[in-house]
This record gives sequence, structure tokens and C-alpha cells, in this order.
Amino acid sequence: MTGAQTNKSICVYNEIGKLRTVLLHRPGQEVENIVPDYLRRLLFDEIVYLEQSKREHDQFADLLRDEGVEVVYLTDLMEDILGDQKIREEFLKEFMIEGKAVTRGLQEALTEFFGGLSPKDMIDKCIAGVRTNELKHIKPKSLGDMVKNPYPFYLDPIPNLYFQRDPFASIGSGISLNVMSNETRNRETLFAKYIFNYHPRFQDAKRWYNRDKTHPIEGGDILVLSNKVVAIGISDRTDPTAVERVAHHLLSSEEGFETVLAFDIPKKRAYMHLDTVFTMVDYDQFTIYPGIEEPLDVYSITKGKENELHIRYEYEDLAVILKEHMKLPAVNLIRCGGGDRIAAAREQWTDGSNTLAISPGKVICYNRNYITNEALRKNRIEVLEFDSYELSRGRGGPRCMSMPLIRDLL
Ligand SMILES: NC(=[NH2+])NCCC[C@H](N)C(=O)O
Repeated sequence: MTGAQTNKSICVYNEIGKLRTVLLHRPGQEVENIVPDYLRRLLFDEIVYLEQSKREHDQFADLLRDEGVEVVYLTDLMEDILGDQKIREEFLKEFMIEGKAVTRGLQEALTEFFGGLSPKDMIDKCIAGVRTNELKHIKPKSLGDMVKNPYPFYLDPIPNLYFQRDPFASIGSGISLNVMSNETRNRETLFAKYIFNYHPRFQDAKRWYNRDKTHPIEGGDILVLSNKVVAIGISDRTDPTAVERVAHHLLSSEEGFETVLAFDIPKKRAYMHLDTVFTMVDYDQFTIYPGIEEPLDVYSITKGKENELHIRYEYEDLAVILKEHMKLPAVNLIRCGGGDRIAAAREQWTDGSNTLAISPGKVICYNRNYITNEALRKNRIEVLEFDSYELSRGRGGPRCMSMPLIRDLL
């Protein structure tokens, strides 16, 4: 069966099967609300130039469309559901509370402000954030409305939303609705919550994790290696307890997954998710950042007796672990930066290892990582490139920016 024929809204049983439908978010005004004082808290290292980042993002979307992929935008899905007055009110209430706009006077002013907006403008504004100079009259009703506060936002911007890989993750015919590790990204998962609760297109999607849980897990750590094996990073962002919970739900479902490989990678900003150091590019080929090979620990999780999980430390090298669990004759690891230490570190920083496969052996990459791209081509991988001056400043690449909804089965 091809993905085009599935009647499921989510169908992701591999990393490389022909990509049919993908979810993106085009960067918008939220990026213009990144200021130096709050850079780090917003998880950016630099200010992004919006116009150029839009051009680059459009190139990315066009490449996908030229390959026959249906590109769905998060804001369009949200617009569809915010037309319903009841859902709109429920959403706004939750959005304000989670955005820490809790004082009475402020909530009333924000409700009035958003009340005058179309669903499209409302969702754009929720993402962009609300500056204090945008609300004219707040009737002070709580102490918090009265005291002076130099902070420039009533609602913070959500600038990491263009990294659609992270707030939820498609696995099989369901999703892991994630708990984000940093508060600044938590409201991103609210959009996914509302889409999966209310959008008619997605009512059949199963859940492997939910945003009301305590332990964080982010989509950049989740790789569906095959219809039997899922890899999940234990990283700066993903906690082992969350990995275990997702494994428990997946392995006890009817989906057919048999093993979760937990990759314990160094907890470091440069490689905050597994997909910044490891991605799959073909049936038996992967990219890897050499800097993680030495410290990497891998655990295999399988179904044990009586609903318990069986967890085992894997002693072999990564290539052997992958070969055995994926039942492949051999596995080739393609090193970021062609294996050169300096080039590898430099290109990993701009997401050289973060490829998005659109079919087996065909990937989309940033053009700036030319040494890694060359290494991929030497291994007979077809590489499609696009500009990457600005988008890369957010520390994410083509895989981070996309969430596959439907891929062909292999
Ligand atoms: N899947 C990924 N690697 N996403 C990268 C996210 C980058 C984003 N600025 C963050 O720090 O959260």
C-alpha cells in the first residue's frame, strides 16, 4: 500500500518512505519579537532576519511540492477550527493561562483584543506574541495589573514554531503529543492538542503520550526507523521516563512495533535532539555526527512478560546494533563533515546531520553544509539543497522544520 492510498490521517512507519504529506509552519512576526535580552530563554543564539528566512522557508516548501508532497500549514489547520466560537473561547482561555496572562484586567483586555480578529489573524497573533504597547486600556483589577512591569510582552512570542518536528511526533497511525523541556516551547503543543482534538481530518489519530504528563519528550528525539523499530533519544530535551512511557504504549498497541532503541546522547545545546546528530537517509544508510559515537549508550526496550518492558544495554557499536535490530545485511554510517573534526563540528552546528528524507536515498539539506552534502553524494544519496543563511540561526535543519503526516510503507 502506498501512503497516497491510506485512509488514515497519520501514517508514519518509517523515516525514508516516499513522503506524501508534511506539516510546516512558515516563520512570521514571532521572529521579529526575538530580542537580545531574551535570546537564550527563547532558545535562539542570534536574531533572525525575517524576510530572508521566509524566502528560505518558501524554497523548502517548493522543493517539497515539486516532489509531489502535500504541504499543510499549521496556521491553516488552526484557522479551520477557530471558526467555531466555542472552541475559540476554550482555546484562548487555555492559551492565556499557559502564557501566564492570568490577572483579570489583562485577561479581559486580551479577550477584547482577540475578539476583534478573524481566525487567521488571531492565530498569527497568538504565535507572534502581544507587546505591551498593543493593548491600550487595561482596567486594573488585580495587583498584577497595577504594579509596574518593564517586561515588553503581555504574551510571549513563540519563535520556535517553525521547528514543527518537536511539539508532537507522528509514529505509526498515532502521535506523541509532547511535553516540552523548556517553558518557552510549551504552548506550541497546545496547537497540536486542539488540532488533534477538534480538526475533522485528524480524529482517528491514536495517542502515545500526552502533554499533561510530567516528563519531557520532544519530536526531534523520535525516529521511526522501520515498522518494527523506533529510536528515541535521551537528550537535553527528552527524559528516560518519557521514553519508557512511549515505549510502553507503542509496544502494547496493535501497531506492530517490536523494539524501541533508546539512544543516550550527551546533554548539550549543540545537539539538543537525536536528529541533530543522527538521521536516516536510505534503507541501510544514516548520517551521524562523529562527536557522539564515543559517548553513545544504546538500550533496547522490548515487550517482556506480563505487560512489563524488557530493557537491555546494547554492548555493540552503533552500526552493529542497527544492523541487528533492523535485520539488515550491513549498515553504512555517513559522517557529518566527511569525518573531518573541524568541518564536522562546524557543519553540525548548522544542522549538517539533520537531513529530511523524501524517499529512500533522496534527502533535503541546507546548502551551506557542503562537505557533509558531498559525503552524502559520494554514498549515492541524492541531495536537494536550499538556502540556509537565516533559518539555520535557530539551530534546526530540514528535519527539525517538518513533521511528516503520511509516508509510503516500505
Ligand atoms: N528537531 C530539532 N532538532 N529541533 C531543533 C529545535 C531548535 C530550537 N531553537 C530549540 O532549541 O528548541
